[in-house]
Amino acid sequence: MSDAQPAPCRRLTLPAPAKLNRMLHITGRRADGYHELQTLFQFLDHGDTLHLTRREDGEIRLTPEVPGVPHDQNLIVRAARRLQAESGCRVGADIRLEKRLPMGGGLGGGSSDAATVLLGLDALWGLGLSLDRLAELGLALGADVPVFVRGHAAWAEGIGERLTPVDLDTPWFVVVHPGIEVATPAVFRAPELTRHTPPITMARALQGGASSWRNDCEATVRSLYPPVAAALDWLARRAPTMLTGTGACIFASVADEKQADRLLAEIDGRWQAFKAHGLNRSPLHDALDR
Ligand SMILES: C[C@](O)(CO)[C@H](O)COP(=O)(O)OP(=O)(O)OC[C@H]1O[C@@H](n2ccc(N)nc2=O)[C@H](O)[C@@H]1O
Ligand SMILES: Nc1ncnc2c1ncn2[C@@H]1O[C@H](COP(=O)(O)OP(=O)(O)OP(=O)(O)O)[C@@H](O)[C@H]1O
Repeated sequence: MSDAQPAPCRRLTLPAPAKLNRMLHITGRRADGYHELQTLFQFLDHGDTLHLTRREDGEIRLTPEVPGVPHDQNLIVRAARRLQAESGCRVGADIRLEKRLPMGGGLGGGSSDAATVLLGLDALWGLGLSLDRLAELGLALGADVPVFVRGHAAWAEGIGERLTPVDLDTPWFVVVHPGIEVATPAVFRAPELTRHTPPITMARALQGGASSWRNDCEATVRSLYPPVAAALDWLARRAPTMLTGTGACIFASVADEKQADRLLAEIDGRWQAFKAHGLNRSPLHDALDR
């Protein structure tokens, strides 16, 4: 540890923000079946919260359990154990999760939780690993983890791991959950999925701006999941609307917070929905001053 390293602390409460895919193109398929993407990631000021407390006995304990995800398979526990293995650290942690993000929602909840654990435990255990090293560890847990580790809105290529930081417009959004869980593998398996959009440059994607952005998964998700199609149609009549990731969540960009409130009032419980502000810097990095 260098002299500049802050003293390890005992307890940390940290955000795990959601992400949106402001656009998403599928440009090919690798030999291992994974799809090559071009996407713009941006964070939201809405997400899960993690409470981390040091344990001197080396155990990793997550509460409460996430329904349908066995304790040891949770990305939170896997991230913590990977960090222990990588650093040789013998300290453990109690991790309490306040889950707000829907699972299978396209908001990257599990990936963001994992990134918060990597950065949070690095601080709690006083390890001082670089963001490069933590992003590399994160990539082994999921393709969306590195952008949450790096903490800046980004143009992403490959399966989402080749990242270039960008500053995007930061509107208010209304995010709607159409009430069903989308299985990401089912979307990527669909024969009719658009898989060969010609690659574009980052400069061209940014020049085109939000009005030119689309998500190549949308047509397939619409046909496999009619409730998503219904929510997209309803919301698009009121504001420019897109799918994030492979769904199920969709998001409308609105002019300001007042318009977000008006739209939420109109949704009036028809679906679960929330308003959030787009962020180019992750609130996790603000909290940790990284
Ligand atoms: C589409 C995005 O939401 C964009 O941000 C993410 O890349 C999806 O990431 P994710 O939900 O973490 O998905 P993973 O759990 O990594 O992948 C689930 C499955 O989807 C397929 N998959 C996923 C990502 C990708 N680039 N190509 C794929 O073909 C693979 O069959 C994989 O087994
Ligand atoms: N801490 C976690 N929170 C949520 N899901 C988790 C977690 N750990 C493991 N998982 C598993 O990961 C799957 C995907 O969850 P996640 O919330 O990241 O989906 P998503 O929002 O669709 O992500 P993406 O945008 O990356 O597709 C879940 O269905 C669950 O089985």
